[in-house]
Amino acid sequence: MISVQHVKKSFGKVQAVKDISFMAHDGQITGILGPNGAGKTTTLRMIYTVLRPDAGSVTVDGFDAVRQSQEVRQRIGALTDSHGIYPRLTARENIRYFGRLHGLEGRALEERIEALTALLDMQDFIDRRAEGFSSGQRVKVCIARALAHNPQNVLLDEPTNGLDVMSTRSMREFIRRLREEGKCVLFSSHIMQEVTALCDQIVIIANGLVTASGTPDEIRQVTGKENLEDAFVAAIGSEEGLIK
Ligand SMILES: Nc1ncnc2c1ncn2[C@@H]1O[C@H](COP(=O)(O)OP(=O)(O)OP(=O)(O)O)[C@@H](O)[C@H]1O
Repeated sequence: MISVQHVKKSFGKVQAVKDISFMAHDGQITGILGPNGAGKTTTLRMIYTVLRPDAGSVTVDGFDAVRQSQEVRQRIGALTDSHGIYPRLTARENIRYFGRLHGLEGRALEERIEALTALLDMQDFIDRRAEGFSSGQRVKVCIARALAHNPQNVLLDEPTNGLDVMSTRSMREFIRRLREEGKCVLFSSHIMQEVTALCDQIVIIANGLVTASGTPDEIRQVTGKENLEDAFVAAIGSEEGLIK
């Protein structure tokens, strides 16, 4: 479970996050929707302990992201970008390397890699060198790497960015499977359809502030719009930066 309470973060004069609060629960998919520059990535980075909030607090399974960052990192798997895969290693070796960094080894690690290979449908390329992988294959390796330690909380920053239709579908399927496993899944997006299709809870942010949050029904009610995409546009106050 992730709790974000009144966090703020500035970079010089830019107030990236002005005041953001929300909860993301286990067994649910929570989506942060907002246009470019809304503060989504900055918020996720504070949860992942890469950035320290200027004010407010973040807790993950009850651990404080600033004072207990080690515990928090153990409980989170984060997909932030698809860079840094070692091209000379196979997909399996890349994942194994990260698993070892998290203290896994031997049979437990190999079984975990097998499970992730099945979960992410990577059988075809798990033993191929990563050099020349398609963007979808790279994203899968990065996710497997982030989840090697089987974290309870999963953060995905714009996970379908750059993926083709097939890969996008399998990514969505994968996110649903995480929910079935009882994980707390938090992902950011500026694609309205993606959020509509996947989320149990939606947090809409614009200009560093939460403008609406709740279940799809609650968001419809608060904004007075029947159609969820119209409700998003109403909550943000503009269509700019969103994708249908
Ligand atoms: N390290 C940084 N230094 C300076 N400004 C930053 C930094 N990180 C983010 N910002 C600024 O903070 C604001 C929020 O950025 P953030 O990346 O959180 O937005 P976002 O909602 O994730 O957008 P996108 O959808 O484009 O990724 C932007 O104006 C951005 O330029």
